[in-house]
Amino acid sequence: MSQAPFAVTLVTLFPDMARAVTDFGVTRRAVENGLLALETVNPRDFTEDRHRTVDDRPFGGGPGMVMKVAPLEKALLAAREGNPGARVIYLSPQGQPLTQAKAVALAAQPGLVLLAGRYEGVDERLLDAQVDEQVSIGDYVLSGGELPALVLIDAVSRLLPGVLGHQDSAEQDSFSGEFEDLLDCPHYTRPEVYQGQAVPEVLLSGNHERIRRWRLKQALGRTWQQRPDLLERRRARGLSNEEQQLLDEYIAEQSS
Ligand SMILES: Nc1nonc1C(=O)N1CCN(Cc2ccccn2)CC1
Repeated sequence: MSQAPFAVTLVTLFPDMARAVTDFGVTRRAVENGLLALETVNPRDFTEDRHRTVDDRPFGGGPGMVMKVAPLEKALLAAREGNPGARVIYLSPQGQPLTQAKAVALAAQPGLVLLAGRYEGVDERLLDAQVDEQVSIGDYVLSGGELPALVLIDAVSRLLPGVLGHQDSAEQDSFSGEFEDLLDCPHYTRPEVYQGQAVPEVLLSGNHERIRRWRLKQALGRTWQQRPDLLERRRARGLSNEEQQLLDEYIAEQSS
């Protein structure tokens, strides 16, 4: 029996941006297969003035504009009505970091309402009244919350049952399963030699155990080199004897 789609409602002044999810790739297939449903609600449709005003000058002065409470509140109530029980998230640099663990937690929710802010942000009273949590995709300032929302939707969608076929299995991703918290290993495909560079022979050996060990060694080594913070997280959970041995080998090879 097919399950109900995972419902996401994006509250945004630019609903056409949702096409980045609904019209391309894995997430497009998820929508077509009824695993993901993405609706948009535009606060401008809930304005009552001739100019369809959604922003206003900040109390206390200062640059830029702030998104008004009233249109947002009506838009969020409409979004929640169409997505009962959904968790309401505001994308913002003030939010908690989006990590794979957070994506896993969000994929387990009944649904999501994502509020994409523009301008200098949203009236704080709206956030206090309507938002469950704030999420940031990184410590940099963008022009709006739509791209962060689309990033979050992509990360969550890949975790929904049935979205990824075995070909593009999520298990081999850097942040899940045996490779959890590790950077990815190198990938190769035809031709076997490109500009004099040959594919590592182990990958042509057909020896799946050797291949698994090589990939794990590369993932551990690259994480050691590029993201020691992630390796520490993995170490805190304990490296297996095999993982420690592979990492030691990799480090020894780097200094030889
Ligand atoms: N980095 C990020 N990760 O999530 N969102 C972002 C991000 O840069 N933005 C741009 C500014 N928007 C409006 C805004 C401005 C100030 C305070 C609160 N909201 C929110 C979304």
